[in-house]
Amino acid sequence: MRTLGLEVRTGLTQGREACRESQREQLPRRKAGVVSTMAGTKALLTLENFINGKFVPCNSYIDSYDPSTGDVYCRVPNSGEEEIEAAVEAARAAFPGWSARSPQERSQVLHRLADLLEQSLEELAQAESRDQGKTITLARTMDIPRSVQNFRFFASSILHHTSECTQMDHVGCLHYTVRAPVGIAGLISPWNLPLYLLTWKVAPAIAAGNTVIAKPSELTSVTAWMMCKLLERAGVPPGVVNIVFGTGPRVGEALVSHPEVPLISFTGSQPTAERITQLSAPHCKKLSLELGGKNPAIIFEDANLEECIPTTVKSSFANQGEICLCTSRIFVQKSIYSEFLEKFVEATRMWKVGIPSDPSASMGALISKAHLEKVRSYIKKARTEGARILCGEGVDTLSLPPRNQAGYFMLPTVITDIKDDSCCMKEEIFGPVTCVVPFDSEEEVIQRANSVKYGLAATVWSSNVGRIHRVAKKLQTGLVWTNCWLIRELNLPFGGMKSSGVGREGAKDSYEFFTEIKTITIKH
Ligand SMILES: NC(=O)C1=CN([C@@H]2O[C@H](COP(=O)(O)OP(=O)(O)OC[C@H]3O[C@@H](n4cnc5c(N)ncnc54)[C@H](O)[C@@H]3O)[C@@H](O)[C@H]2O)C=CC1
Ligand SMILES: N/C(=C\C=C\C(=O)O)C(=O)O
Repeated sequence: MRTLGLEVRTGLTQGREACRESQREQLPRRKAGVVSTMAGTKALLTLENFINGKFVPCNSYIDSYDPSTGDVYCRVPNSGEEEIEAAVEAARAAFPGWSARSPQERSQVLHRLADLLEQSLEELAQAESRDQGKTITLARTMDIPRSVQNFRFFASSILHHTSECTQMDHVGCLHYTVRAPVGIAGLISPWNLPLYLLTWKVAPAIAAGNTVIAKPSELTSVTAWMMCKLLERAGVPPGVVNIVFGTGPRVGEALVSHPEVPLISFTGSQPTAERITQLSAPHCKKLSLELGGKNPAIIFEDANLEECIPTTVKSSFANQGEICLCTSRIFVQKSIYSEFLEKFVEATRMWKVGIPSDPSASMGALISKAHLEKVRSYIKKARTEGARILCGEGVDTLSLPPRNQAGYFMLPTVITDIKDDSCCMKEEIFGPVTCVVPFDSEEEVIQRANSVKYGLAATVWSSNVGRIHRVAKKLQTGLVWTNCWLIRELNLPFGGMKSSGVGREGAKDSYEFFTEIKTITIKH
């Protein structure tokens, strides 16, 4: 069976490999990923950019860490303007051929890529877990299946778009619209759901006939690089998908500022989105910005707590709380507040933190040391403000194997007795931390839920259908899940209001974003 060649060795094998590597470390690297460099006695996986259908080495590299151990295990190209120039040239040359293909032909290529990713599901899941810190179980059941689904979904939806036509018989005119791909799409994705969010952008962009330059997060580049190994076999022509690795300020900005890249789709933080907006403004680029959240869960006294509690534990702590849709403010109606709190804390304590390969773990390691420190700093701040930490960080003890003691783990943490204007209730923490507070009335909770700058997602728990509709309509969020969380219908618009973003993604929305529309009038 073919593998994607993710050759990071451990134990004895690694020692032998390191020894071999030491004998040839002066030789130039030739084969992406397989040839490694020295760091102490460890052999490192070394990635290369993928430009014009070929793996291309870079002049300098960034260390990438295994979040579960804190060890450097991979080197990521530290690309810049030069690599973006080469990628633009390749994407420009590939555009006429790719955009001229029929939607059916492009659809077949996307289906083949989906099949190939699916055949490598286990290998990709292991790699995603190692690179990101999430459990292998989550990568196996969510990240990689959804990446496959992204290609299948857009392979199908691209076949079903129609355009508009209107008549003006009194002046003898017929009007209609046509759509065309925009050109070279710049795609910038984050580290929390690496392949999942990268493919959510690549699939609709190429389905619509664009060529792309993607820049994954420098913290989690491995599965994007593995996907590149499948592109040729899937029938993606050289230059249609180019992946350039490196940091935001260096290669990300070079991509955003390039005058021949008319469109940027970005998922990540609000400050970065601000910078991207500034850099794009002189070129009037099309922008889709999918940003953070401070998502409320509103739990009314008639909620079914048996369903609400496990789902709210999951919505708070899934993927270490590192999903923009995670719940971080839980408003509970006063009459059930104590009961909820007690049961919620009990259920949170069952949300096991473990090494990513542990099948019984619900949560793995956070993405980086810096991020772990940032998340912890919020808890410290809450404590100094007089809030109570009911479980997790600083309250319970985390037990880890010796090899993982330097990993970026922390326990899921529940905070209460906290004011709405505390930074823990206002800012995106993006970690396994959630705040629980009581409320009295429907109007009050809507006002408090809406009182933050973000507007991405909310959950509402009640058995009163009328109330659910009323509250859902008044919440200032792009998504509202009632009596559930993160059930995705990929056809429908996905995205946020206020500081949570600009634009929507989904079947029709992504198609509209990745194409330009033109109105044509025929006088007959
Ligand atoms: N979808 C979401 O809501 C996400 C939110 N975040 C939030 O952002 C915080 C910081 O995480 P970061 O990784 O620093 O997010 P970020 O927004 O800086 O990174 C996201 C992507 O943007 C790129 N990038 C960074 N600076 C750039 C620039 N100047 N120009 C072009 N591209 C640039 C990064 O390399 C990465 O590929 C997290 O703590 C979390 O609060 C992070 C990831 C996803
Ligand atoms: N954009 C994010 C999640 C998207 C989930 C989905 O499309 O289902 C994020 O966490 O950044």
